[in-house]
Amino acid sequence: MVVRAAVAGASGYAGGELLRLLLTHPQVEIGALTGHSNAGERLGALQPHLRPLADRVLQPTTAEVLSGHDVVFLALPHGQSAAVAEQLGDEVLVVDMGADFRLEDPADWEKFYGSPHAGTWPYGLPELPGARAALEGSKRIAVPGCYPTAVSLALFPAYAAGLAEPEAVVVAASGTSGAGKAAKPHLLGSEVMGSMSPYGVGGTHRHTPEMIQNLGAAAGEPVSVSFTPTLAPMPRGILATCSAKAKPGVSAASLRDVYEKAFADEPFVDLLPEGQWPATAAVYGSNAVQIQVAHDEAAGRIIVISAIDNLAKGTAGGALQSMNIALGLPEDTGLSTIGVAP
Ligand SMILES: NC(=O)C1=CN([C@@H]2O[C@H](COP(=O)(O)OP(=O)(O)OC[C@H]3O[C@@H](n4cnc5c(N)ncnc54)[C@H](OP(=O)(O)O)[C@@H]3O)[C@@H](O)[C@H]2O)C=CC1
Ligand SMILES: CC(=O)N[C@@H](CCC(=O)OP(=O)(O)O)C(=O)O
Repeated sequence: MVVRAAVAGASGYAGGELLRLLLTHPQVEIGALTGHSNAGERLGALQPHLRPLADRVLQPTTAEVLSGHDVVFLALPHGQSAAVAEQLGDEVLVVDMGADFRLEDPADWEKFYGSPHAGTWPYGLPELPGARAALEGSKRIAVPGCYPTAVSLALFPAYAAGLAEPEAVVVAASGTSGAGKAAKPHLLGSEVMGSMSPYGVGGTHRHTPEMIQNLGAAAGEPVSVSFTPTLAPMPRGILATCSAKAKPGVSAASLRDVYEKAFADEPFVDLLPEGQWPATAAVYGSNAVQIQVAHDEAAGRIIVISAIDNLAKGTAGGALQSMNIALGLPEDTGLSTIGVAP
């Protein structure tokens, strides 16, 4: 089986990481690569680490250029995917790495993104209950946001098992690539190096409704999430520290048992041995997710910490994993759990 794949947004961070993975996928043949301001540019000038594609030239992001492929990945800014997707027809698999089709409630979309809601597609976080079945054979996939990936994987088992009160508190640190390639003043090297800083505080971050959606579905009741993102002086990685009040009767042993069962058959999620803690360096460039749980008995809280690479499992790896499922390929094809260290 040969899968001809086009990548829109090939000049960006998410598109670049996706191409790095696609180059090792045995079934994938890389077709059209598109950009926006960089259309006409050699990919080698923009993504110098993608040596086999160095002489490919970026085309403009149009439906005409993207048609004729089996899969089209859209790694475009929020709000740009819908217009392209609707021109691609129903037969092609469209994998949107942006936010446009993640949320179910149009009011959430309008509040956090400030534009009309485009719709809702099957959600590309296969580890969530019922997600694989929705992805199998699907022609549309909404890849989750990077923070919701880390946080949903950390907390859904506790909520699905009824161990946690429905008020989660999350503080997560992200590497700077999460913000994309476009220059932003708060991402200047002199601002980021040697410092950590919060942003999107007080329930304002657009990933909050996505986390609420996922955890509420797992719990079967509304779950509130107080989410505080922080920027860390590293290019990649997310470390999410998640907690919720434990329901009566929860113990360290019952908590661990639930997490062991939840992830026993997951190819990419590692519940670490007791005493070992997740670290972003361990998942650098890898599709693996590290998770550890603790019961803070004195505070009566469940603590779950997760680490992912925001560009790998948090975007491009998650997109490829979901593509494999949709096409009926082995889920781990083209995806490595081997990191780069130190
Ligand atoms: N970075 C991350 O960790 C994550 C990113 N994502 C999502 O992936 C998508 C891409 O993000 P990322 O790669 O980080 O962003 P970048 O800013 O690095 O890349 C954006 C890409 O989109 C293209 N582009 C910009 N404006 C337009 C436009 N108006 N129409 C069509 N194409 C356009 C750019 O082309 P050009 O350079 O030629 O102008 C570039 O290829 C976003 O929706 C983001 O939210 C999701 C999860 C995590
Ligand atoms: C560090 C940083 O700025 N991170 C980004 C998260 C990007 C991401 O996951 O994605 P989507 O834009 O696809 O939702 C942010 O907080 O906005």
